[in-house]
Amino acid sequence: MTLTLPTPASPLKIGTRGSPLALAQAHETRSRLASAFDLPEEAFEIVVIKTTGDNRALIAADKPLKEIGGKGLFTKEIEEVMISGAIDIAVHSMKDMPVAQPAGLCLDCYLPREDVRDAFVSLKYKTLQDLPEGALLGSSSLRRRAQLLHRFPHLNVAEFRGNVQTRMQKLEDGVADATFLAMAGLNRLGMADVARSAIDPDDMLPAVAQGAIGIERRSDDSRAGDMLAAIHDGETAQRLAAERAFLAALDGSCETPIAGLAELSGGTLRLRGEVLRPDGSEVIAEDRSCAIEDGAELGRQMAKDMLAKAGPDFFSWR
Ligand SMILES: NCc1[nH]cc(CCC(=O)O)c1CC(=O)O
Repeated sequence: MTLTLPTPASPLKIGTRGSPLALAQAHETRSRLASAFDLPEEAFEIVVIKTTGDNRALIAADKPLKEIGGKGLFTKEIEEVMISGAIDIAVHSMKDMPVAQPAGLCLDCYLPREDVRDAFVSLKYKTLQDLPEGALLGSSSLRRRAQLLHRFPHLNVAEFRGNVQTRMQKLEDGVADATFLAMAGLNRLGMADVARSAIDPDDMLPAVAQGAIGIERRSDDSRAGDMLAAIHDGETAQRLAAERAFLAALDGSCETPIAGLAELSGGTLRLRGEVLRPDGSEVIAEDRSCAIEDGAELGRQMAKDMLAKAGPDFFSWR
């Protein structure tokens, strides 16, 4: 079998959103592909796709994301462009990806995972533990809000979105005393210094798939499949198999505060998961381990047991 490699005259088209983080992720994908096949960067074209999700998020900057479309908002249109053939692969933050892909597309390539932790960002305080009673936290993430309210019922939380610069400006303007971002995004943007500290997963369990980049393609595109296989990271895939099976079995959407993290050590996979009420009044948490290859089954079973433990009333906010 021979692989027809892309050339500068007929480049492989990499689709991405236009945000600084999305662009950084697309560039990382391009340089990994170029070095894996010893090709010039020009053999890969980065195609920026402006989604209505981006427009709506910009217009309704102070609204929770779920009100303007929720998970899948940013990925659906990119997927349509890929099905049409105008791009060959699409680079995604796995945290924002729905658990199932549309017919005709597949997701079987993950880049090595970045730091999974959340970043504590503040001009006034160094760590989460330093926050005084009554501090005002800015976050639009249902998960982070619920986790914070659960741990610190005396804190106040306000909606808070925008890019890193916007958020830093809001902190300077005193809109909030602290905010939270993913360490992975800051690291990939070369802005790690924005984080005053990284929050241990014991104190704030990250979102499912946080820090992971996935690359989607058309299922019947074997050239893209062969190319992506060369940059695929198996350990990230094993961790995400467990986390995403857990999320899928919880029927997780961005309207349900859910956290989940799988870690590998030796031949063992440890999966921690959390489901919260949005107001932080209740949390159900589990911490289990299994053989690595059984991670997806563990995720499904753990979700089932947590749903049973929660009972129907727990989810009545939906
Ligand atoms: N929901 C937005 C989003 N999707 C992925 C990241 C960061 C990078 C990652 O987790 O891979 C972010 C921003 C954030 O939470 O700070």
